[in-house]
Amino acid sequence: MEPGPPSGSRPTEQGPCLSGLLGAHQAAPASSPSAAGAEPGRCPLSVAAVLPAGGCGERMGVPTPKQFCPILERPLISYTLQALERVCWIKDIVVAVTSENMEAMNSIIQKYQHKRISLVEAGGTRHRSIFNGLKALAEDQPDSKLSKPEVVIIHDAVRPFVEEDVLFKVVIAAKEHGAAGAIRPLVSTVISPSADGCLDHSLERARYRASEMPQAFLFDVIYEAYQQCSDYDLEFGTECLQLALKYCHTNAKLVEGSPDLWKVTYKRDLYAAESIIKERISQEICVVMDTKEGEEHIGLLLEAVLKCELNHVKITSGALQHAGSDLQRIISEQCYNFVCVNVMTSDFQDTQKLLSILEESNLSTLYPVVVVSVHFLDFKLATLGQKMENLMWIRGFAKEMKRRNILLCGLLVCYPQDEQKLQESLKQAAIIIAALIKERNSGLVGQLLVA
Ligand SMILES: Nc1ccn([C@@H]2O[C@H](COP(=O)(O)OP(=O)(O)OP(=O)(O)O)[C@@H](O)[C@H]2O)c(=O)n1
Ligand SMILES: O=C(CO)[C@H](O)[C@H](O)COP(=O)(O)O
Repeated sequence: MEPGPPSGSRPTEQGPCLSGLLGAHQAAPASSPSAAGAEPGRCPLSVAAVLPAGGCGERMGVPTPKQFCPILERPLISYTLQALERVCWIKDIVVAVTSENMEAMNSIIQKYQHKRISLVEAGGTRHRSIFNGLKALAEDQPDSKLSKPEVVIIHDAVRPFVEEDVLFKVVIAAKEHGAAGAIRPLVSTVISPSADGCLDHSLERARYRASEMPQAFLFDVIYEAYQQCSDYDLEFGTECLQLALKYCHTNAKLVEGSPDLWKVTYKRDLYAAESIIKERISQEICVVMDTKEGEEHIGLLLEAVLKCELNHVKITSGALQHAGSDLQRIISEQCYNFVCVNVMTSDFQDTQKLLSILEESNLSTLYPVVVVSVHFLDFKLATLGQKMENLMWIRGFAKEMKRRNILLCGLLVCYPQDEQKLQESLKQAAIIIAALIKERNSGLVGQLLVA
């Protein structure tokens, strides 16, 4: 009997006893960055990336290839490009797309201001697309503006949540071992069916890993492997690490990746990706208020209730009066949610001022920005006409803002004299604000909600 945990055991995050259970060449924790004498942000190698993006996404079951499917109205591939281009030590990103999608890809690059991207034509299979990307980086290419990197990262265009940390780890491991790839514990057990559709045998789950992306290679190793490999490999192969092993005798180092590295494959993966993105951009709210009212400012009370209701969210406040420093810093730190407090007033001056600052900042280029314009009113004193006036104004203005990817909603908060009732309406306001930010539902744009 083979060693290892019982076959029904759950794989753990870290992948237990990998080095003990697998062949010595197969797996061990990747070299720590410090051992390699480098750390993220200061990668001592010349590194480029190849992104295969020429598939048709058959398993997704929609006419649009999945890399172009919108998530919060932005194509999936743009998120992956953003994840790679924010890593400053990746000097070139070569994307393989089919000729019919070349124009669409160029528009995406332009619209979302992606940098360091070169396009090549995709092949009929993933391996052929990757090979085309590598050829563009090889030094024997005439008229190429690209130069051969020491290490090349290969990453699927449909894995948008890749972090600098894992990219760095595979690059450093590839420098040392010639090849490296991210792995994850298996979710299901792998079984082998017999020809008559019955179970032939099952593999011991804890001894195997799912091979994910990113992977990295010494450029010369992977280019050599692709040049040598057979048509059968190019047509049916699914594993670049295997090509490096088969044709260059390079045993890849395996690096534990994060759960978010999975490949968007089915429709449900698009929903999962959208939820992850929404969650990530909802982690900070900025409450914008003027500074006129001093310590009793109702905006500060709302901020306190929001902090209490949303205890995992970072809540900051910015003063509109000094729209220079505070607010600019919050925007530059990429806060995508703003609550603008208009005290006892039915006009939108402060909100308008905030919106023009946001428009100028281009913050909404990559993600929709939520702005909730809050108006405190004593409902006994305010007339219906006054409220309707607000409603009409915000609808028209929100439509305009929507074109700039800014989702504007209005929120009327009852401001009674009674302290307890005030707390109740503040709490209700916080619940509505949280829902607007979490859901980012463009169908609610321009609505005036009441707390
Ligand atoms: N001829 C191909 C096929 C696939 N890919 C890319 O390889 C990555 C991973 O492949 P996969 O998930 O299989 O994508 P599709 O082939 O598009 O999906 P499906 O297998 O469901 O058709 C994707 O970014 C895909 O666009 C590619 O560049 N060229
Ligand atoms: O799984 C992989 C790693 O080895 C690759 O990411 C690849 O996506 C698999 O190929 P495909 O799903 O296109 O057949």
